[in-house]
Amino acid sequence: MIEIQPVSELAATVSVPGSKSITQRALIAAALAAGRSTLIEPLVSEDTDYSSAALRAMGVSLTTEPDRWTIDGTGGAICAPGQPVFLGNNGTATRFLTSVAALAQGECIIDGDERMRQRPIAPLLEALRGWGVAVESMQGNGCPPLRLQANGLSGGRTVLPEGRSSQYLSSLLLVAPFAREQAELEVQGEILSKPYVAMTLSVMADFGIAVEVAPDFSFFRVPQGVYRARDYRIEGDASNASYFWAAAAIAGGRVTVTNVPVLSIQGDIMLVPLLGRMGCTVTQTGNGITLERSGGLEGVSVDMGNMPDVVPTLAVVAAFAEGETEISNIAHLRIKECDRLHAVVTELGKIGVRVDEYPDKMVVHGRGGRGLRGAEIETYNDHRMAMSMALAGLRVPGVRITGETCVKKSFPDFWQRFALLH
Ligand SMILES: O=C(O)C1=C[C@@H](OP(=O)(O)O)[C@@H](O)[C@H](O)C1
Ligand SMILES: C=C(OP(=O)(O)O)C(=O)O
Repeated sequence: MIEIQPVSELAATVSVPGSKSITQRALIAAALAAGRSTLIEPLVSEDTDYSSAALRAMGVSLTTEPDRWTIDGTGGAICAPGQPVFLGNNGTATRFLTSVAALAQGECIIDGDERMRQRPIAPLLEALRGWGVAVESMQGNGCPPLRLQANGLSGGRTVLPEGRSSQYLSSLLLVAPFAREQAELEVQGEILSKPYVAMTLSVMADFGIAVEVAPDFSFFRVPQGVYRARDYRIEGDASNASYFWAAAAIAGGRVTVTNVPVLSIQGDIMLVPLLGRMGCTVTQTGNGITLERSGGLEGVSVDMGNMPDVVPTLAVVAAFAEGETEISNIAHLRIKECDRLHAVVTELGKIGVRVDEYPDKMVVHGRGGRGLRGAEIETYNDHRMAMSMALAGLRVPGVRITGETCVKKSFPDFWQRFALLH
């Protein structure tokens, strides 16, 4: 357990580790490319360790130095792993590597931890079947573990049924160039977390595959081909930078994050203007993006369907604003590392914040941070619960974070960097 010490008038400059989402996409593109790629400043964490180990088990050669990974691409010739591939609670890798495994020949089992075994994947399996892949949920509940009798992708047209994760769509796109016939993908229903799909297309283009796409993302045509190996620099993680910008919003003063570009391909960068709307000042200099707060904060009403991972960050900031903050279109938070919508409502409640919970939204009743109290916070083995709830402790004495090692999923040295704020 960690007790957070209050602080005020911050004046800090920090950097954050590489983007989890970009690292995992670039790793797959490099693994499927022809030739040698180097990833510069990738994220080194539990999730990317799972991804790397799984790709090695599928025949990819990967050597790691702290700030640089070298990958000898397979050109799409993926081997069936001899043993079940275990991916912990890494949703991104579980969804993406299921499709990568489909490129092999033979049986593959994909599995995860207890929580991952509750996180759905059925829409992806159905779309893969449309490309001729024999794959089943072994418990018949539409979740891992999965068994594939892999034999490559036939290609042609398939349909992705409506689901609550954009990762299904990104997964299909990443492997589509390797189909035996040009692949087309029709997408049903509303696409949540859309910027992650745009990020997938961006990384694919960077590795030489340009996808034809309908403006509303309802249809994709993917050219056949092999990714082009290259050196690739990974941006700092915008979701993990959110805790440092939010720290300035909550404690006052200013915080600069040096390594997330303004023109980031990560949708979570949009949290910065949102904090601006609540009353912070945003400046961009050669040294990074600075967020500063000197006056009060005001509640906002916002659809966060496109930036689910920074909902807990914003909800904690909202507790220190005056008035209501309504965060809508977030039903997909219920299938993350924990039921994150319910978890945020429950844990903010423990420190005295009233939050109303609805099936797909929450309303935080901010009182400028007045009347809040310290409490022992449960984190449900969810890194984002730990990092966001710690922010409350910057203003409220006695906030204690239990299970704090869960940050290793995406940000192993979070607590050391967080301590730099003091
Ligand atoms: O594609 C990605 O890298 C991710 C997509 C998002 O998930 P959903 O599409 O399931 O919302 C996000 O929550 C996750 O942390 C990373
Ligand atoms: C939802 C997340 O990750 P994943 O889906 O990859 O487990 C996250 O990092 O917040």
